[in-house]
Amino acid sequence: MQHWWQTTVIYQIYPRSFQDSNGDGIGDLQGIISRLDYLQKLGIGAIWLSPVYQSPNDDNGYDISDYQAIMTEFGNMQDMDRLIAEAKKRDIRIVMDLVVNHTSDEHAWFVEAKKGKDNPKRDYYVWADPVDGHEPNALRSSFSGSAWQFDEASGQYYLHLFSKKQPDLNWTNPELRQAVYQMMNFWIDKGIGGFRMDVIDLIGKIPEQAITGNGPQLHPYLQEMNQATFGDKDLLTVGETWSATPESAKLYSNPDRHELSMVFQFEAMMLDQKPDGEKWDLVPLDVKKLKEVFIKWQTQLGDEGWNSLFWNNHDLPRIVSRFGDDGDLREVSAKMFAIALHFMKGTPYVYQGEEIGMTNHTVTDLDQIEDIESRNMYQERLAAGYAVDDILQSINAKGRDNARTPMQWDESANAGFTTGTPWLAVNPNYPVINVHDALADPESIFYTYQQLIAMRKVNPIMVWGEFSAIEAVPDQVFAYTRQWEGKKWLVVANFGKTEAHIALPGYTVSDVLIQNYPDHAITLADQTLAPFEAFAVVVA
Ligand SMILES: OC[C@H]1O[C@H](OC[C@H]2O[C@H](OC[C@H]3O[C@H](O)[C@H](O)[C@@H](O)[C@@H]3O)[C@H](O)[C@@H](O)[C@@H]2O)[C@H](O)[C@@H](O)[C@@H]1O
Repeated sequence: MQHWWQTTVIYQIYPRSFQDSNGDGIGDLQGIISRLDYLQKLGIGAIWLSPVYQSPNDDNGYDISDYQAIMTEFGNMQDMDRLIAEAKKRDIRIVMDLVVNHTSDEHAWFVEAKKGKDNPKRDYYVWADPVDGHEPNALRSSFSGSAWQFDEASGQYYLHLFSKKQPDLNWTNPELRQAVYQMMNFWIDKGIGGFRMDVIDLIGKIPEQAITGNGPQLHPYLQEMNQATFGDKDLLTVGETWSATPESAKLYSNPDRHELSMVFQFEAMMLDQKPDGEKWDLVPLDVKKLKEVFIKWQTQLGDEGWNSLFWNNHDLPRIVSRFGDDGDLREVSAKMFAIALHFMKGTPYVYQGEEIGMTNHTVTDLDQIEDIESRNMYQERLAAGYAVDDILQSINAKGRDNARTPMQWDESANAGFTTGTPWLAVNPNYPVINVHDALADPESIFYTYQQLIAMRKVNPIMVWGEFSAIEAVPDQVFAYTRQWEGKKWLVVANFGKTEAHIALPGYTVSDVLIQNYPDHAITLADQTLAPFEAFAVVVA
């Protein structure tokens, strides 16, 4: 069976930074509605909306205090209904972010749970007695420090794999699971297009045994969820799974198993961190390894799963700054990343601003950092004796604020994002990098994305074609073919900032589909690729 989410491209909106409509410096739902025509022009088929639910914003909405209410700064439920309806008019579905590994500590469930060991909601969360007067074990939070927080009143610890204001839900409790499914059905009934499931690989955790990802009950829970909610509907469901391997991805996304449509896996995104370190411990990207990861995922899922394809999201640094060039070669490198990714098999995701080549934003002081993950790490590493410059270097390379600076719409004050004071500083390069200028320039990165998105809709080879890697190319060059019903397309992408030489005499070019150096002749048999050059051609 074919699904709509296999032939389209998804656009991620981080609402806080997309478009403010009321001058409070925070993006909102009315702001998103006002930009739907722009997204329609880009051609995307769905929006993955980062959380818009009621939240005290310890983690910018990933700490939810009410799943069935809208965050006050973003608007109200009427605005949300209007967003769903207005998007639908433009053939765009809304995919909600489902954060059910944890809630906010201000969620009514946790407020009840904290009241005492006998409270009916106590078991919705994970509690444990101290061991020798200390934390139950050495589990660490992704946001630094212990994952256990002591609750004076009851003398027990509760688990928080993220901030201490994000207590983990206890999925072994069947009543909790039913409450989650009920909430999901509330949103499904509103006509949404699906769910992006936050750190869903953690819901089967067994904290007493220090098991977090891939617990034994994970897949039974997802099958139960599928049956109780979206199973009989054609919705997009994508799980965020840092721990996924091709083998486990098949467990999630094999249609026969009735779990999810696909997962986000992060193997490529971990290549610039030390294997035994944290994300902050940097190593240069080895393009050969990046290619190996792509090839592995493209070839190993087969018909037993479906890939998601992405370079960016709200947790990751901007790709042009990370693996490309955000100086003179920004435009060609941004287009190269787009071409290399969109011809692979799977569903591509575009993160807001990627389509105009937005870049990382450098900070020089803790005061300029909003993100809880970076702020906590800063304090932890400072206390451990790291030099401030080293900490800032890690944050500038990998911190999440890089991708969260406001969307750059035009060259007016605050990039047209707000008439007020933006909650996070706008990247000062907005007079040069903005949507207004991109739309006015037929050669801009925007039109590369628009063309790629349009091509996917009318070329089944891009969706279903068999992927084969071409090995006989230099390490810095990624080359592959797609084949479908007698047609063959060949894609070449130079990931290097330097020239590279390819010799592929076995292929004859019959048509050029797209290229980021429009004046370059494509010969294949004997060709020097310019820095970050990429193209896709029809070959015989
Ligand atoms: O709701 C809480 C957050 O949930 C999502 O993101 C999860 C975090 O993913 C990464 O951290 C996980 C680590 O996974 C592996 O151990 C890797 O080896 C490490 O490098 C990773 O750090 C990100 O680093 C975090 O920033 C994410 O929080 C949401 O997408 C987040 O926005 C939520 O904050």
